[in-house]
Amino acid sequence: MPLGTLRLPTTDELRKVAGELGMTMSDDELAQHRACLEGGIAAYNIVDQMTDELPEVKWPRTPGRRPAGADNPYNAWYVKSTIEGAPTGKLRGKKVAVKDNICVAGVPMMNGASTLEGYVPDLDATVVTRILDAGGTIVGKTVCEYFCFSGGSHTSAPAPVHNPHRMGYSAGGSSSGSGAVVAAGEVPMALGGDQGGSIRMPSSFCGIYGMKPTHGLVPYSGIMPIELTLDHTGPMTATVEDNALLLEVLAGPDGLDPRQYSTAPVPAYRDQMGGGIKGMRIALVKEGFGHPQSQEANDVLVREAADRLRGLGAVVEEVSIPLHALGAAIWLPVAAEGATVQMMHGNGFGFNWQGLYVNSLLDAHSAWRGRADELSETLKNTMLLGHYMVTRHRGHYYAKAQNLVRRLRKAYDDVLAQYDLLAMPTLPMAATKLPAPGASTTEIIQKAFEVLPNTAPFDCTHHPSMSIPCGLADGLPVGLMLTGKMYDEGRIYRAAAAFESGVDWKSLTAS
Ligand SMILES: NC(=O)c1ccccc1
Repeated sequence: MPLGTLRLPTTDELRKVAGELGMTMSDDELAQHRACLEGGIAAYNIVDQMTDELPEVKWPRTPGRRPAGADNPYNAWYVKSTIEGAPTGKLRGKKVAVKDNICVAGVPMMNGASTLEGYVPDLDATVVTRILDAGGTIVGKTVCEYFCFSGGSHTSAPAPVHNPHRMGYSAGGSSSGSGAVVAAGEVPMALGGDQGGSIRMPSSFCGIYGMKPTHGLVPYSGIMPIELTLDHTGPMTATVEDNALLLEVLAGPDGLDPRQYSTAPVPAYRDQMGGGIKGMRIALVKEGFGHPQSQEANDVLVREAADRLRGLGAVVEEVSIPLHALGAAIWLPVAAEGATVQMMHGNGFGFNWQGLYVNSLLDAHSAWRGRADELSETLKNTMLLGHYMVTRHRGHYYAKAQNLVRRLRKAYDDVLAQYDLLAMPTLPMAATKLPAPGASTTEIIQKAFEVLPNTAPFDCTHHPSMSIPCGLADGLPVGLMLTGKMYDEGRIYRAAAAFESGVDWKSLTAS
């Protein structure tokens, strides 16, 4: 038998485990079961003694430093650290910021959460390796919301992130720091993550380009998950061209991620960008406008953006998709129960799939169990709902919502059979004030969730969806969201590039 640190549980320990499983056992039964576990524990010790099977860290780096004061005016950086990639490649000369839910080996990561503080990853996410292999320079980790669970920028443990367009206002979330550092002109490109809108929401509030790619197009390996069927990562950039360029580098299977079910070659998105949009058919989705929380100026600017697309030669028609109005409701059971079971009770990685499990992260993340009072109000509220529904209703509503996703997907696909793209506002509003210190639990939760009715449905249905800045409402950016057919990012870029080059979006104003 190999040496190992795992020992056979004591009879008392086993009796407790049996009790937790609702099994009553006599002493004799228990003793026999205990003896029969000797082989099993030996197998566990074999596994325990083997070195883990992890991707190699290819490029040298140092841990970096926490910037302060004038070096971090928006609280957007968690760590600044310079990691040089290959001497040549598509990203040579490009500085890239990485959201702090993405593992960069040797550089501290806390994913916005006090309970994870002190963690240092031992591997690079696939997207990090791809950026470095392509010659990019990673310049740091950006602050994100507490375990990425908010659409605002007020729940991160380090500090709330400010909007570079106006101090004291939300940068959007959960990829808030990525939005802010790109908008401030500190980097041309950044990585974000999106389970309910967390790439597109900060892109909209900050006035930058943010693409949530088709689910699985970009490998999520080495990134802290929330829920397998909602997890996305993708590019947030100052220009459409850089967005397409970064996606070219990021996309494609890595053999480590069960979210990736297409092995199709990755197109050269930049080659699909040109050519304009004459004759392109765009459906303006009626239900994306006029939410109870919608601001008039926000919706006006997006309708004017649709007129501009028409002016550029597209056929833009208003279309009703009644199910879109229910999309966020269908998203909620998947997000609440899925996040509670996978991200929290499942130690981030859950079970029942093959691929890369980041054990160091799994171990460090377990600290939340003894410290649940430190979790953000938004995550607490989500877990109260998720745990209640899983334990009192058998996960029935998670299951039903996953079935209803197919109906929702078909509703969009039916329109996408007649049109090239869907268009609507990314968010119901421009950036709002950050909650004041000591704000009520109610306000904190409301600000985190009021933003997502248009973005979250496409995290469920997996369509590619991008926020494009289309004007300033009272001086704050507003985003137009374009959504395409599965793996049709190229067409979104073509429309975005036409819109971008047609006019300086900052000259389009409303109040
Ligand atoms: N990570 C997300 O996209 C998210 C956004 C808003 C609320 C919860 C999660």
